[in-house]
Parts: sequence; structure tokens; C-alpha cells
Amino acid sequence: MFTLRASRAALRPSLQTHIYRHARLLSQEARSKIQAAVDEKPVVLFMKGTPAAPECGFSRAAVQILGLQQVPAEKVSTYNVLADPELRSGIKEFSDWPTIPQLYVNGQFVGGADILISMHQSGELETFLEDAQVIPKYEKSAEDATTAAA
Ligand SMILES: N[C@@H](CCC(=O)N[C@@H](CS)C(=O)NCC(=O)O)C(=O)O
Ligand code: FES
Repeated sequence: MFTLRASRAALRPSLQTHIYRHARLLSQEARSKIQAAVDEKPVVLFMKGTPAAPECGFSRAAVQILGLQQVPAEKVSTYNVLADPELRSGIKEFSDWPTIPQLYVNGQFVGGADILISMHQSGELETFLEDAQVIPKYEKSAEDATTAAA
């Protein structure tokens, strides 16, 4: 009886290790796929639906903000997580962020819809995208200077 208990107890950790290793392996493969996606373009948006047909208001907002910031289309890649359940869960683990949309700029996670809206409204997003060389720096024209002085 004692022996049986002992051997069961001894089995448990190795089984756990096996399951853990398996999960880690799967996750490593998913992780490198996501890393490649994140590195594909300067701006990468994980969203529900497509820019032309967003399937959620939060994703629509993220797309609209990129448009308002005049981010050139050729600098943007988007991924529809609704078409890829593995990506939908994987990106949450990868970014340690529980929701979609998720925006990456130059490989760095920026945030979801709330963060983008607030950064857009404060003017921080424009500066951030300029510094990231995603959009050109806004040069104050002579006309702006005159308006400011008036
Ligand atoms: N407050 C969030 C709004 C986004 C959100 O709540 N997304 C939900 C509903 S679309 C989500 O992704 N849930 C998990 C899922 O659908 O996989 C943000 O700032 O981005
Ligand atoms: S899909 Fe329902 S809130 Fe985004």
C-alpha cells in the first residue's frame, strides 16, 4: 500500500513536467509565428475583421485612428484574429494583454483601443508615430507661426 502511494506520488511530477514541456513547445512555435507577424511591417494591427470590414467597434476605432493619423497603408499589416483561433489566444499571451485590438509599432506593443483613443486625443500618438518614423514630422509652416503669433 505504502509502495503504491509512493510510486503514484513519484509519477505525478514527471507527468506534470511532460504536460508542461508539451505546452511550452506548442507555445514556442506559436510564439515565433507571432513574432514574425509583429516584425512584418512598422505597424501591425491584430483586429477582428479587416480594415475594410471591421467586425467589432473597438477594432473599427483602431483602424479609424490609423487613418486619422495618415499612416501609409504600405507600412501596415493587419491580422484578423477571427479567422485564426490560435492567433486570437496566442497574441493575448504574447502581449500579456487580454483583448483585441492590439497595435504594435516597430515591434513594440502600444496598446488596445482605449490607449489608442487617449493617445490620439492628447496628441501623444502623433508624436509617437513621428518619432517611430511611421509618419513624417509635422513641420510648422510660416503660416502656422503667424497664426500662433496673432
Ligand atoms: N477596452 C478594450 C476594448 C477591446 C475589448 O474589450 N475587446 C474584447 C471584445 S472585442 C475582446 O477582445 N475580448 C476577447 C476576445 O474576443 O477574444 C481596449 O481598450 O482595447
Ligand atoms: S466583438 Fe463584441 S465587443 Fe468586440
